[in-house]
Amino acid sequence: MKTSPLALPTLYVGLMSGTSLDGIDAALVEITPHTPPTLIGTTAVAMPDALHGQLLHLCHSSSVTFAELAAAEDAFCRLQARAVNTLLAEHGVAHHQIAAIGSHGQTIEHAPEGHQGGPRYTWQLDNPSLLAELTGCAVVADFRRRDLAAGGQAAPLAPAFHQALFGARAGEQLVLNLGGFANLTWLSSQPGQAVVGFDTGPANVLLDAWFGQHHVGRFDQQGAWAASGCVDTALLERLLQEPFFQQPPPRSTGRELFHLDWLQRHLTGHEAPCDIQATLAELTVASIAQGIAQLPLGDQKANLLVCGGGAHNDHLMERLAAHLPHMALVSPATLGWPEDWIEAGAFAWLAHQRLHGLPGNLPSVTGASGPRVLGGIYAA
Ligand SMILES: Nc1ncnc2c1ncn2[C@@H]1O[C@H](COP(=O)(O)OP(=O)(O)OP(=O)(O)O)[C@@H](O)[C@H]1O
Ligand SMILES: CC(=O)N[C@H]1[C@@H]2OC[C@@H](O2)[C@@H](O)[C@@H]1O[C@H](C)C(=O)O
Repeated sequence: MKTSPLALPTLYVGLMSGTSLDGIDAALVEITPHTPPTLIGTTAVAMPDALHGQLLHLCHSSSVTFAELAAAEDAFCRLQARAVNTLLAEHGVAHHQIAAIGSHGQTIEHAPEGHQGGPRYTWQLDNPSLLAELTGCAVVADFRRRDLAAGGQAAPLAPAFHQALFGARAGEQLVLNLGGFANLTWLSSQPGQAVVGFDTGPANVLLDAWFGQHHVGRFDQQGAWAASGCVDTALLERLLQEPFFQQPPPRSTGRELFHLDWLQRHLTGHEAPCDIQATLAELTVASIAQGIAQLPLGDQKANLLVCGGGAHNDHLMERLAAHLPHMALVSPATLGWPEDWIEAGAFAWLAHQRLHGLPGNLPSVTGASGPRVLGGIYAA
């Protein structure tokens, strides 16, 4: 392992638990000056059913007690520590070889425009102090709120990492994350052109929720159930009327807007459940295609690097290809970063940025009034 000029170790751990609540992804990443970050190893820890239920309750309930918050945060933090300790043991890396863990935490609520006239906020459940105790590593956490304080959306943050990973490649690059929500990054090949990035809308969050209403299991394997249904075009049109889909960037969203009740409000009661699943898949790809159509692409045949769990959903990928006939859907694994690890990698990179006093946000993406060093450091 190399040593940086600041004599910090060059290894970082990124921890991401996304809006799908499917588990904790931990990525061991080497970051040295002048080369894109390298993925060294990975571990995923599935979200136990009990914690999944606790977190869903926090996300969607209007009456939550401090004791419930503390219990979920404690269980979440211990799961994160398990992910880190497993990752390091599997790769024979000692805790002192880690410069820092970058911990995203668990988004519980995201209201960058405020809620009913109240203050703007974004809320990630996290306990970096306990994580530092349980792992023996320094932790960098609370990445979003400085961007929010500077007037930004606090999301998406990954476009800056996409730039660090893929920005030096020839030609323009388009990156799509198909997580609970979907977000796009456009890296122009024109010098001086700022990075464009924004959330396009819901992806797996509604597919998982509707699937869970009708089946046992957390998600629709390969999108088989959606593929068995027919798109209800009238329902799709009603769903696409949601003002978020017409909003220009900067924009970000979350479970506060797109949830089962939102879906139910648009149903007539006569739709077949599998047709609703097919329509939700179509909503995901139609809103992504709409987002791509807004980009000033120089090359209409650009590759689209698709990451996130939705890349494993064959039906979603087929529908995406059908909406984007001129684009090639490419796995970022071909560039050394398999689709499931880019978001965890982003938080390793953001921890590196924090330790080196470098900005983590892109004002052109989040709308913040300037570049900011993101996150707070919790010493080992
Ligand atoms: N084999 C598969 N078939 C269908 N869907 C899949 C498959 N594997 C993963 N998924 C989907 O991917 C989701 C997890 O994706 P991912 O981990 O990228 O989301 P996330 O990181 O939680 O979300 P976000 O990026 O919004 O924070 C699962 O909830 C599921 O819907
Ligand atoms: C508030 C929040 O947690 N947002 C997530 C979510 O999941 C995808 C999309 O919505 C993106 O905006 C963001 O996550 C990634 C890591 C980001 O900030 O780029």
